[in-house]
Amino acid sequence: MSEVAHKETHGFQTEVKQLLQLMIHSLYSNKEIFLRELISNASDAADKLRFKALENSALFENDGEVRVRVSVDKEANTITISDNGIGMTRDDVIEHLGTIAKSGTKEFFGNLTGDQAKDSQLIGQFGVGFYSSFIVADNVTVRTRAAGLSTDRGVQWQSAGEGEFSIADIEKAERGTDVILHLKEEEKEFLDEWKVRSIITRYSDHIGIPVEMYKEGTPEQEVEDGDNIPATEGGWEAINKGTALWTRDKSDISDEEYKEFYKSVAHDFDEPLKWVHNKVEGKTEYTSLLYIPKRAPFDLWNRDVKHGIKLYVQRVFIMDEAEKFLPSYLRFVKGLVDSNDLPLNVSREILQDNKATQAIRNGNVKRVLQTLTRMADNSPEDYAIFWKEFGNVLKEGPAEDFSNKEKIAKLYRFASTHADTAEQNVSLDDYIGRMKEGQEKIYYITADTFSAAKNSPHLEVFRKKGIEVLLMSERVDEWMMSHLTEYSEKQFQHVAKANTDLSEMDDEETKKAHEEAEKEFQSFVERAKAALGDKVKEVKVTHKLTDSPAVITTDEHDMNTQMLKLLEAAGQPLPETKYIFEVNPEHALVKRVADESDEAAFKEWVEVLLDQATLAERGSLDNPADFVTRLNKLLVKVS
Ligand SMILES: Nc1ncnc2c1ncn2[C@@H]1O[C@H](COP(=O)(O)OP(=O)(O)OP(=O)(O)O)[C@@H](O)[C@H]1O
Repeated sequence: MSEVAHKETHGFQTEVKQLLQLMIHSLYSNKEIFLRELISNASDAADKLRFKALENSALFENDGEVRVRVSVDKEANTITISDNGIGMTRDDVIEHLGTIAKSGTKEFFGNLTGDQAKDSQLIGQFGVGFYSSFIVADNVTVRTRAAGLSTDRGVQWQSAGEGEFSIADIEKAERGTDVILHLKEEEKEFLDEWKVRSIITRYSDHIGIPVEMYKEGTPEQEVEDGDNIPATEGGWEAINKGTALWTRDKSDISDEEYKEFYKSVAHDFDEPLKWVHNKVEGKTEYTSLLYIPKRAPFDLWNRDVKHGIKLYVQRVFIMDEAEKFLPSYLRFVKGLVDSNDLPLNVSREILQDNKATQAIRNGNVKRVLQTLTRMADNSPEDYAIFWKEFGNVLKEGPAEDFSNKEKIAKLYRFASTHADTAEQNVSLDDYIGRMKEGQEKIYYITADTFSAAKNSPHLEVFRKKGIEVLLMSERVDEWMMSHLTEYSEKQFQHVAKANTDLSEMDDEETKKAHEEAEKEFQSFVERAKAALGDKVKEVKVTHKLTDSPAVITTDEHDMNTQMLKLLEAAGQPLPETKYIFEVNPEHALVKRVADESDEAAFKEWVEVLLDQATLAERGSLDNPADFVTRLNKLLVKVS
């Protein structure tokens, strides 16, 4: 061991300890991924060095050939992954190899149940990176020196992965990072060069820099006819192609290679659902390689986290999470863009109002939407997986990307009264295909839960007439629908709006019967208005109900209940909204109340009917105790 100085011991951040625990248990059957993770970190470090060297070529320290080397030492029982990339300073090491910098990590670990089988599902949502070393190692040493610093500014980090790590200053001649894994007794298979070589070939063929292993020299060999095979010298030999995958021709890239590349770009364990690789020529020249993952990362909904793709300019890595190349409603997409038209010194600010950025972004959106549409048409099973994971993100689309509204809505899937199950598999095109003769609108309902939507009294007339209604119960639905007024030239109509009127579909006889009932109930309506005063906006007779005595609805231009609830939950000031009270003249209870001649008793009954309808609509009352007292009083009377 070399001289160390200024040695300190630090404790890992709690989340690192939790991650280590979780990882060692859940990734055991997938343990060789540590090689992929460490090689992709090394390749990222080389990318970062090249980028920084654009401004300061001295960082190359007269050696611009970046590479990763992997070696095993059978005696010492170690495998070493060594790069000559950007390296780390002492502060970098403490920050990156002692904590997890991702925001939302605490909440993520807060979700662990302690049940190993369940928790191990969660690890897939969380790229494990460097810490995956501890799946196979009982001791890890990192020796690193940041490019451009003097050789005595090296740093050594060491840990057994059990709660703490030590850090010390060392002398390191070469810039870059060596990660030395001391293998656990049962992991000695990783000392076998052939095994390591075959894993690396699989994991890193697409990596843009050489990944090398040492090849021993051979002595001269005698052959019978005297034509001897000359001796070879030992040396480092690249075992991958070393060309960045996206620069290669599509026809030369196998599905396996695309998948492996995805895993190292996205730090995901799973394969992607689909990908789309394009070289665009013409006005704006760029290559994009975009992937649709199978699983949402844990921080998909975290607003503080930048979600984006990698940006390369002329094959030089420029930045991670470049968010300007895709709109936020497609933030689940992973991958990269390599542009020939952006300057190498491009910054996030320059990207903001850049024509090339805009053209690339539009192209990316087009391609992702096309890919999803094809997936929906050709691989419905994959699409169902996609929809379950990312459907709610896509629902932000109409608000963010007005011009693609129709294409985005085509991708939506809902539950509906057609199957009456919670499964979201009805497309708007399916719905339109089943519309009844004379039906002009697409009907939907929004509610807190699927069962509240499915059992809403507003659906009674639709069920009676056999008209399908989309059942929406995701939080984002109400907001999405406020930006989606029509699809395929058909208007959307919320069934809880007072203007939902299916009377045009009634035959003459029914229309006449309804008119008569309305006349007959005219005095009920007047009395109820007087009894309820300004508690309601209006009282009217409805023919929309079969089983319920009454419902409350809102005016076409007023906010409906779900929107009001959303605002309330967000702590926003609520506009004053009064409901329209609609009563069912066919219902026995309503008929009974209509016959009540005592005005005071009539008022009690009407108030109970209104509270019941409010309860069915909102799930709560402003004054529930009042309702209960009133109801009990009436029950005593009738019993
Ligand atoms: N070989 C290396 N050279 C330089 N820096 C490195 C190296 N390996 C890791 N790092 C630094 O440590 C950080 C943490 O690495 P780690 O692998 O845990 O996470 P990550 O690569 O950022 O993300 P992910 O968790 O998605 O893998 C990196 O972001 C990088 O800054």
